[in-house]
Amino acid sequence: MIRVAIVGASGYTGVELYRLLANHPHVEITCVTSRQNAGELFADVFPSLRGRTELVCDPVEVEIVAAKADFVFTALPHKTAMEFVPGLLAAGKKVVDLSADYRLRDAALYEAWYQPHTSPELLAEAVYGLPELYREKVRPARLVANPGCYPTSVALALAPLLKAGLIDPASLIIDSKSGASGAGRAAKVDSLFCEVNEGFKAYGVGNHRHTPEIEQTLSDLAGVPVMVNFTPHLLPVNRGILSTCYANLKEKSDTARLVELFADFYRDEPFVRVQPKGSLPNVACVRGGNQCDLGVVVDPRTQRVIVVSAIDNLVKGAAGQAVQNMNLMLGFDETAGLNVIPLYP
Ligand SMILES: NC(=O)C1=CN([C@@H]2O[C@H](COP(=O)(O)OP(=O)(O)OC[C@H]3O[C@@H](n4cnc5c(N)ncnc54)[C@H](OP(=O)(O)O)[C@@H]3O)[C@@H](O)[C@H]2O)C=CC1
Ligand SMILES: CC(=O)N[C@@H](CCC(=O)OP(=O)(O)O)C(=O)O
Repeated sequence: MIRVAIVGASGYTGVELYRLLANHPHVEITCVTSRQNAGELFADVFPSLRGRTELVCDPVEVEIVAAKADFVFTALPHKTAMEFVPGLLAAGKKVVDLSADYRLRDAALYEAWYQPHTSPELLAEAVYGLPELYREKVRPARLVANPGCYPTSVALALAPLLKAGLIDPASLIIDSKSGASGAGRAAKVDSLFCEVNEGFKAYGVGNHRHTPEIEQTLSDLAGVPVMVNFTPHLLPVNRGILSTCYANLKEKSDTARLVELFADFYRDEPFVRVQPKGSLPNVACVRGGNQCDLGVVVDPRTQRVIVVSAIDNLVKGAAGQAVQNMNLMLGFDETAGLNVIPLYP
Protein backbone atom coordinates (compact mmCIF):
# COMPACT_ATOMS: atom_id res chain seq x y z
CA MET A 1 0.00 0.00 0.00
CA ILE A 2 1.23 3.50 -0.88
CA ARG A 3 0.91 6.02 1.96
CA VAL A 4 -0.92 9.10 0.74
CA ALA A 5 -1.37 12.59 2.21
CA ILE A 6 -4.07 15.12 1.39
CA VAL A 7 -2.79 18.60 2.13
CA GLY A 8 -5.76 20.95 2.41
CA ALA A 9 -8.07 18.08 3.30
CA SER A 10 -10.66 20.32 4.97
CA GLY A 11 -11.64 21.86 1.64
CA TYR A 12 -14.11 20.58 -0.94
CA THR A 13 -11.54 18.94 -3.20
CA GLY A 14 -9.77 17.56 -0.12
CA VAL A 15 -12.83 15.70 1.15
CA GLU A 16 -13.59 14.54 -2.39
CA LEU A 17 -10.07 13.10 -2.61
CA TYR A 18 -10.75 11.30 0.65
CA ARG A 19 -14.03 9.86 -0.68
CA LEU A 20 -12.37 8.48 -3.80
CA LEU A 21 -9.10 7.31 -2.22
CA ALA A 22 -10.91 5.51 0.62
CA ASN A 23 -12.08 3.00 -2.00
CA HIS A 24 -8.74 2.75 -3.80
CA PRO A 25 -7.23 -0.75 -3.70
CA HIS A 26 -3.55 0.30 -3.55
CA VAL A 27 -3.34 3.33 -1.25
CA GLU A 28 -3.80 4.14 2.40
CA ILE A 29 -4.57 7.70 3.48
CA THR A 30 -2.13 8.38 6.31
CA CYS A 31 -2.21 12.17 6.64
CA VAL A 32 -4.83 14.89 6.23
CA THR A 33 -4.01 18.52 6.94
CA SER A 34 -5.85 21.66 7.91
CA ARG A 35 -4.72 24.83 9.67
CA GLN A 36 -8.07 25.65 11.24
CA ASN A 37 -8.94 22.05 12.20
CA ALA A 38 -5.48 20.81 13.25
CA GLY A 39 -5.84 18.41 16.19
CA GLU A 40 -9.49 17.62 15.38
CA LEU A 41 -10.85 14.31 14.16
CA PHE A 42 -11.27 14.50 10.37
CA ALA A 43 -14.69 12.85 10.79
CA ASP A 44 -15.71 15.75 13.03
CA VAL A 45 -14.80 18.18 10.25
CA PHE A 46 -16.86 16.14 7.77
CA PRO A 47 -19.59 14.13 9.53
CA SER A 48 -20.16 12.30 6.21
CA LEU A 49 -16.97 10.38 7.12
CA ARG A 50 -18.12 9.23 10.58
CA GLY A 51 -17.36 5.56 11.09
CA ARG A 52 -14.91 5.54 8.17
CA THR A 53 -11.81 7.24 9.60
CA GLU A 54 -10.00 7.81 12.87
CA LEU A 55 -7.51 10.25 11.31
CA VAL A 56 -6.76 13.47 13.16
CA CYS A 57 -5.98 16.59 11.11
CA ASP A 58 -2.31 17.58 11.07
CA PRO A 59 -1.05 21.13 10.70
CA VAL A 60 0.30 21.99 7.26
CA GLU A 61 4.02 21.36 7.75
CA VAL A 62 6.23 19.78 5.12
CA GLU A 63 8.19 17.75 7.70
CA ILE A 64 5.04 16.17 9.16
CA VAL A 65 3.54 15.36 5.77
CA ALA A 66 6.83 14.02 4.42
CA ALA A 67 7.28 11.72 7.42
CA LYS A 68 3.79 10.25 7.06
CA ALA A 69 3.33 9.82 3.33
CA ASP A 70 5.03 8.79 0.09
CA PHE A 71 2.65 10.50 -2.31
CA VAL A 72 1.03 13.90 -1.74
CA PHE A 73 -2.01 15.70 -3.11
CA THR A 74 -1.84 19.44 -2.48
CA ALA A 75 -5.42 20.73 -2.48
CA LEU A 76 -4.54 24.26 -1.39
CA PRO A 77 -5.52 27.61 -2.87
CA HIS A 78 -3.33 28.84 -5.70
CA LYS A 79 -0.50 31.08 -4.42
CA THR A 80 -0.43 28.88 -1.26
CA ALA A 81 0.38 25.58 -2.95
CA MET A 82 3.74 26.83 -4.20
CA GLU A 83 4.81 27.49 -0.60
CA PHE A 84 4.69 23.73 0.08
CA VAL A 85 5.30 21.88 -3.21
CA PRO A 86 9.08 22.52 -3.52
CA GLY A 87 9.70 21.20 0.01
CA LEU A 88 7.66 18.06 -0.66
CA LEU A 89 9.60 17.37 -3.87
CA ALA A 90 12.89 17.99 -2.06
CA ALA A 91 11.80 15.39 0.50
CA GLY A 92 11.51 12.88 -2.36
CA LYS A 93 7.71 12.84 -2.65
CA LYS A 94 5.67 12.68 -5.82
CA VAL A 95 3.05 15.42 -5.92
CA VAL A 96 -0.21 16.12 -7.71
CA ASP A 97 -1.00 19.79 -7.17
CA LEU A 98 -4.65 20.70 -7.63
CA SER A 99 -4.02 24.43 -7.68
CA ALA A 100 -3.17 26.65 -10.63
CA ASP A 101 0.43 27.25 -9.49
CA TYR A 102 2.21 24.90 -11.90
CA ARG A 103 -0.26 24.79 -14.80
CA LEU A 104 1.13 27.60 -16.94
CA ARG A 105 4.48 26.81 -18.54
CA ASP A 106 5.41 30.49 -18.88
CA ALA A 107 6.27 32.17 -15.55
CA ALA A 108 5.60 35.62 -17.01
CA LEU A 109 2.09 34.54 -17.99
CA TYR A 110 1.48 33.18 -14.48
CA GLU A 111 2.71 36.43 -13.00
CA ALA A 112 0.48 38.47 -15.32
CA TRP A 113 -2.64 36.59 -14.18
CA TYR A 114 -1.75 35.62 -10.58
CA GLN A 115 1.25 36.90 -8.60
CA PRO A 116 5.07 36.54 -8.52
CA HIS A 117 6.03 32.88 -8.74
CA THR A 118 8.27 31.60 -5.95
CA SER A 119 9.43 28.42 -7.72
CA PRO A 120 9.44 29.20 -11.46
CA GLU A 121 12.24 26.66 -11.95
CA LEU A 122 9.66 23.89 -11.46
CA LEU A 123 7.39 25.07 -14.29
CA ALA A 124 9.46 23.35 -16.97
CA GLU A 125 9.31 20.09 -15.07
CA ALA A 126 5.64 20.12 -14.08
CA VAL A 127 3.40 18.06 -16.37
CA TYR A 128 -0.09 19.32 -17.17
CA GLY A 129 -2.19 16.43 -15.97
CA LEU A 130 -4.91 16.01 -18.56
CA PRO A 131 -4.47 12.26 -19.16
CA GLU A 132 -6.54 12.12 -22.34
CA LEU A 133 -4.04 14.46 -24.01
CA TYR A 134 -0.76 14.08 -22.08
CA ARG A 135 -0.92 10.54 -20.65
CA GLU A 136 2.62 9.50 -21.61
CA LYS A 137 4.11 12.64 -20.02
CA VAL A 138 2.17 12.09 -16.80
CA ARG A 139 3.47 8.55 -16.21
CA PRO A 140 7.11 9.44 -15.34
CA ALA A 141 6.33 12.80 -13.72
CA ARG A 142 7.35 13.81 -10.20
CA LEU A 143 5.09 16.88 -10.21
CA VAL A 144 1.74 16.95 -11.97
CA ALA A 145 -0.26 20.16 -12.26
CA ASN A 146 -3.86 19.02 -12.15
CA PRO A 147 -5.87 21.07 -14.66
CA GLY A 148 -8.52 23.59 -13.70
CA CYS A 149 -12.14 22.53 -13.80
CA TYR A 150 -13.25 24.84 -16.61
CA PRO A 151 -10.12 24.14 -18.71
CA THR A 152 -10.73 20.38 -18.41
CA SER A 153 -14.25 20.70 -19.73
CA VAL A 154 -13.14 22.95 -22.60
CA ALA A 155 -10.02 21.05 -23.70
CA LEU A 156 -11.87 17.74 -23.93
CA ALA A 157 -14.69 19.42 -25.87
CA LEU A 158 -12.44 20.98 -28.50
CA ALA A 159 -9.50 18.56 -28.80
CA PRO A 160 -10.92 16.34 -31.59
CA LEU A 161 -11.83 19.34 -33.77
CA LEU A 162 -8.57 21.26 -33.27
CA LYS A 163 -6.38 18.19 -33.78
CA ALA A 164 -8.19 17.39 -37.02
CA GLY A 165 -7.86 21.02 -38.16
CA LEU A 166 -11.61 21.23 -38.79
CA ILE A 167 -12.33 24.55 -37.08
CA ASP A 168 -11.02 28.09 -37.31
CA PRO A 169 -9.10 28.56 -34.03
CA ALA A 170 -9.69 32.31 -34.23
CA SER A 171 -13.45 31.81 -33.96
CA LEU A 172 -13.74 30.14 -30.55
CA ILE A 173 -16.36 31.25 -28.05
CA ILE A 174 -16.74 29.37 -24.78
CA ASP A 175 -19.63 29.75 -22.43
CA SER A 176 -19.28 27.79 -19.16
CA LYS A 177 -21.45 27.36 -16.09
CA SER A 178 -20.23 26.04 -12.72
CA GLY A 179 -21.87 24.93 -9.51
CA ALA A 180 -21.02 26.83 -6.32
CA SER A 181 -18.56 24.24 -4.92
CA GLY A 182 -16.18 25.48 -7.64
CA ALA A 183 -15.55 28.49 -5.42
CA GLY A 184 -14.27 26.32 -2.55
CA ARG A 185 -15.40 25.98 1.07
CA ALA A 186 -13.94 29.16 2.52
CA ALA A 187 -16.65 31.59 3.63
CA LYS A 188 -17.28 34.47 1.24
CA VAL A 189 -20.29 36.63 0.51
CA ASP A 190 -20.57 35.55 -3.14
CA SER A 191 -21.01 31.92 -2.03
CA LEU A 192 -23.82 32.57 0.49
CA PHE A 193 -27.06 30.67 -0.15
CA CYS A 194 -29.08 33.79 -0.94
CA GLU A 195 -26.42 35.08 -3.33
CA VAL A 196 -26.39 31.85 -5.36
CA ASN A 197 -29.81 30.26 -4.99
CA GLU A 198 -32.35 31.27 -7.64
CA GLY A 199 -29.74 33.40 -9.39
CA PHE A 200 -27.68 32.87 -12.51
CA LYS A 201 -24.95 35.28 -13.47
CA ALA A 202 -21.83 35.70 -15.56
CA TYR A 203 -18.59 36.68 -13.82
CA GLY A 204 -14.96 37.22 -14.76
CA VAL A 205 -16.10 38.26 -18.24
CA GLY A 206 -13.07 38.91 -20.42
CA ASN A 207 -10.61 38.44 -17.58
CA HIS A 208 -11.09 35.08 -15.85
CA ARG A 209 -7.78 33.51 -14.78
CA HIS A 210 -8.58 30.26 -16.55
CA THR A 211 -8.34 32.02 -19.92
CA PRO A 212 -4.55 31.62 -20.34
CA GLU A 213 -4.74 27.99 -19.18
CA ILE A 214 -7.45 27.22 -21.74
CA GLU A 215 -5.45 29.02 -24.43
CA GLN A 216 -2.23 27.13 -23.58
CA THR A 217 -3.88 23.73 -24.19
CA LEU A 218 -5.88 24.81 -27.24
CA SER A 219 -2.70 26.30 -28.76
CA ASP A 220 -0.90 22.97 -28.24
CA LEU A 221 -3.76 21.21 -30.01
CA ALA A 222 -4.07 23.68 -32.88
CA GLY A 223 -0.33 24.11 -33.41
CA VAL A 224 -0.81 27.89 -33.56
CA PRO A 225 -1.42 30.50 -30.84
CA VAL A 226 -5.11 30.50 -29.94
CA MET A 227 -7.13 33.21 -28.19
CA VAL A 228 -10.65 32.63 -26.94
CA ASN A 229 -13.60 34.46 -25.49
CA PHE A 230 -14.32 32.61 -22.24
CA THR A 231 -17.31 33.51 -20.08
CA PRO A 232 -17.97 31.59 -16.85
CA HIS A 233 -21.32 31.67 -15.05
CA LEU A 234 -22.34 30.69 -11.53
CA LEU A 235 -25.06 28.04 -11.53
CA PRO A 236 -27.24 27.52 -8.43
CA VAL A 237 -26.29 23.85 -7.95
CA ASN A 238 -23.65 22.32 -5.68
CA ARG A 239 -21.64 20.47 -8.33
CA GLY A 240 -21.25 20.40 -12.07
CA ILE A 241 -19.81 22.29 -15.01
CA LEU A 242 -21.51 22.62 -18.37
CA SER A 243 -19.43 24.23 -21.11
CA THR A 244 -20.87 25.19 -24.49
CA CYS A 245 -18.18 25.83 -27.10
CA TYR A 246 -18.82 27.46 -30.49
CA ALA A 247 -16.51 27.42 -33.52
CA ASN A 248 -16.67 28.12 -37.26
CA LEU A 249 -16.14 25.04 -39.41
CA LYS A 250 -13.42 25.37 -42.06
CA GLU A 251 -15.31 23.07 -44.42
CA LYS A 252 -18.90 21.93 -44.67
CA SER A 253 -19.79 19.12 -42.27
CA ASP A 254 -22.74 17.66 -40.41
CA THR A 255 -23.60 16.36 -36.96
CA ALA A 256 -23.40 12.66 -37.79
CA ARG A 257 -19.90 12.99 -39.23
CA LEU A 258 -18.58 14.94 -36.23
CA VAL A 259 -20.19 12.63 -33.68
CA GLU A 260 -18.30 9.82 -35.41
CA LEU A 261 -15.04 11.85 -35.27
CA PHE A 262 -15.50 12.37 -31.51
CA ALA A 263 -16.39 8.72 -30.93
CA ASP A 264 -13.22 7.64 -32.76
CA PHE A 265 -11.02 10.15 -30.94
CA TYR A 266 -12.20 9.00 -27.51
CA ARG A 267 -12.82 5.33 -28.35
CA ASP A 268 -10.33 3.97 -25.79
CA GLU A 269 -10.87 6.59 -23.09
CA PRO A 270 -12.41 5.16 -19.94
CA PHE A 271 -13.88 8.45 -18.72
CA VAL A 272 -15.05 10.29 -21.85
CA ARG A 273 -18.55 9.46 -23.06
CA VAL A 274 -19.50 10.81 -26.47
CA GLN A 275 -23.27 11.10 -26.69
CA PRO A 276 -25.06 9.70 -29.72
CA LYS A 277 -26.49 12.17 -32.27
CA GLY A 278 -29.51 13.93 -30.77
CA SER A 279 -28.41 13.49 -27.15
CA LEU A 280 -26.70 16.23 -25.15
CA PRO A 281 -24.86 16.16 -21.80
CA ASN A 282 -26.42 17.08 -18.48
CA VAL A 283 -24.50 17.89 -15.30
CA ALA A 284 -27.00 15.71 -13.43
CA CYS A 285 -25.58 12.65 -15.23
CA VAL A 286 -21.95 13.08 -14.10
CA ARG A 287 -22.44 14.04 -10.45
CA GLY A 288 -19.93 12.19 -8.27
CA GLY A 289 -18.33 10.40 -11.25
CA ASN A 290 -15.09 10.98 -13.16
CA GLN A 291 -16.85 11.09 -16.52
CA CYS A 292 -16.76 13.88 -19.08
CA ASP A 293 -19.85 13.72 -21.28
CA LEU A 294 -19.64 15.34 -24.72
CA GLY A 295 -22.34 16.23 -27.24
CA VAL A 296 -21.74 17.64 -30.75
CA VAL A 297 -24.12 19.47 -33.07
CA VAL A 298 -23.54 21.23 -36.40
CA ASP A 299 -25.90 24.11 -37.08
CA PRO A 300 -26.41 23.71 -40.84
CA ARG A 301 -27.57 27.32 -41.27
CA THR A 302 -24.46 28.97 -39.79
CA GLN A 303 -21.97 26.11 -40.39
CA ARG A 304 -20.89 26.48 -36.79
CA VAL A 305 -20.19 23.47 -34.61
CA ILE A 306 -21.43 23.55 -31.04
CA VAL A 307 -19.86 21.19 -28.51
CA VAL A 308 -21.38 20.75 -25.07
CA SER A 309 -19.40 19.13 -22.26
CA ALA A 310 -20.41 18.18 -18.73
CA ILE A 311 -18.19 17.22 -15.80
CA ASP A 312 -18.41 17.21 -12.03
CA ASN A 313 -16.07 20.07 -11.10
CA LEU A 314 -14.96 18.24 -7.94
CA VAL A 315 -14.30 14.91 -9.70
CA LYS A 316 -13.12 15.07 -13.36
CA GLY A 317 -12.56 18.79 -12.68
CA ALA A 318 -10.36 18.16 -9.62
CA ALA A 319 -10.10 15.15 -7.27
CA GLY A 320 -11.03 12.39 -9.73
CA GLN A 321 -8.59 13.66 -12.34
CA ALA A 322 -5.96 13.93 -9.58
CA VAL A 323 -6.48 10.25 -8.68
CA GLN A 324 -6.36 9.35 -12.39
CA ASN A 325 -2.98 11.13 -12.56
CA MET A 326 -1.72 9.38 -9.44
CA ASN A 327 -2.69 6.03 -10.96
CA LEU A 328 -0.59 6.83 -14.03
CA MET A 329 2.37 8.11 -11.96
CA LEU A 330 2.40 4.98 -9.79
CA GLY A 331 1.71 2.47 -12.56
CA PHE A 332 -1.73 1.44 -11.30
CA ASP A 333 -4.75 0.74 -13.47
CA GLU A 334 -5.82 4.23 -14.57
CA THR A 335 -9.38 3.66 -13.37
CA ALA A 336 -8.48 2.35 -9.89
CA GLY A 337 -10.67 4.00 -7.26
CA LEU A 338 -12.68 5.74 -9.96
CA ASN A 339 -15.13 3.06 -11.02
CA VAL A 340 -18.13 4.82 -9.55
CA ILE A 341 -21.39 5.33 -11.38
CA PRO A 342 -22.52 8.97 -11.05
CA LEU A 343 -25.33 9.64 -8.60
CA TYR A 344 -28.73 10.04 -10.22
CA PRO A 345 -31.00 11.85 -9.61
N1 LIG B 1 -13.51 23.49 -5.97
C1 LIG B 1 -13.31 23.08 -7.24
O1 LIG B 1 -14.25 22.73 -7.97
C2 LIG B 1 -11.93 23.05 -7.80
C3 LIG B 1 -10.83 23.50 -7.10
N2 LIG B 1 -9.59 23.46 -7.66
C4 LIG B 1 -8.42 23.96 -6.94
O2 LIG B 1 -8.08 23.05 -5.90
C5 LIG B 1 -7.55 23.75 -4.79
C6 LIG B 1 -8.42 23.45 -3.56
O3 LIG B 1 -9.74 23.91 -3.84
P1 LIG B 1 -10.96 23.73 -2.85
O4 LIG B 1 -10.87 22.42 -2.18
O5 LIG B 1 -12.17 24.08 -3.60
O6 LIG B 1 -10.64 24.89 -1.80
P2 LIG B 1 -11.21 25.06 -0.31
O7 LIG B 1 -11.20 26.53 -0.04
O8 LIG B 1 -12.47 24.32 -0.18
O9 LIG B 1 -10.07 24.35 0.57
C7 LIG B 1 -8.77 24.87 0.69
C8 LIG B 1 -7.96 24.04 1.68
O10 LIG B 1 -6.68 24.66 1.84
C9 LIG B 1 -6.49 25.01 3.22
N3 LIG B 1 -5.83 26.31 3.24
C10 LIG B 1 -6.38 27.50 2.86
N4 LIG B 1 -5.47 28.50 2.97
C11 LIG B 1 -4.34 27.92 3.41
C12 LIG B 1 -3.04 28.44 3.73
N5 LIG B 1 -2.74 29.73 3.59
N6 LIG B 1 -2.10 27.58 4.15
C13 LIG B 1 -2.38 26.27 4.29
N7 LIG B 1 -3.60 25.73 4.03
C14 LIG B 1 -4.55 26.55 3.59
C15 LIG B 1 -7.87 25.02 3.82
O11 LIG B 1 -7.92 24.65 5.18
P3 LIG B 1 -7.47 25.57 6.39
O12 LIG B 1 -7.97 26.94 6.09
O13 LIG B 1 -8.03 24.94 7.59
O14 LIG B 1 -5.97 25.47 6.35
C16 LIG B 1 -8.56 23.91 3.04
O15 LIG B 1 -8.20 22.67 3.59
C17 LIG B 1 -7.56 25.22 -5.16
O16 LIG B 1 -6.33 25.60 -5.69
C18 LIG B 1 -8.66 25.27 -6.21
O17 LIG B 1 -8.55 26.38 -7.01
C19 LIG B 1 -9.39 22.92 -8.90
C20 LIG B 1 -10.43 22.47 -9.64
C21 LIG B 1 -11.79 22.52 -9.16
C1 LIG C 1 -17.59 28.83 -9.33
C2 LIG C 1 -16.18 29.32 -9.14
O1 LIG C 1 -15.93 30.29 -8.46
N1 LIG C 1 -15.21 28.65 -9.76
C3 LIG C 1 -13.81 28.99 -9.69
C4 LIG C 1 -13.00 28.11 -10.56
C5 LIG C 1 -12.74 26.81 -9.98
C6 LIG C 1 -11.33 26.56 -9.57
O2 LIG C 1 -11.14 26.09 -8.50
O3 LIG C 1 -10.32 26.89 -10.39
P1 LIG C 1 -8.77 26.58 -10.11
O4 LIG C 1 -8.62 25.15 -10.08
O5 LIG C 1 -7.97 27.20 -11.19
O6 LIG C 1 -8.39 27.20 -8.83
C7 LIG C 1 -13.49 30.37 -10.20
O7 LIG C 1 -14.15 30.85 -11.09
O8 LIG C 1 -12.46 30.90 -9.75
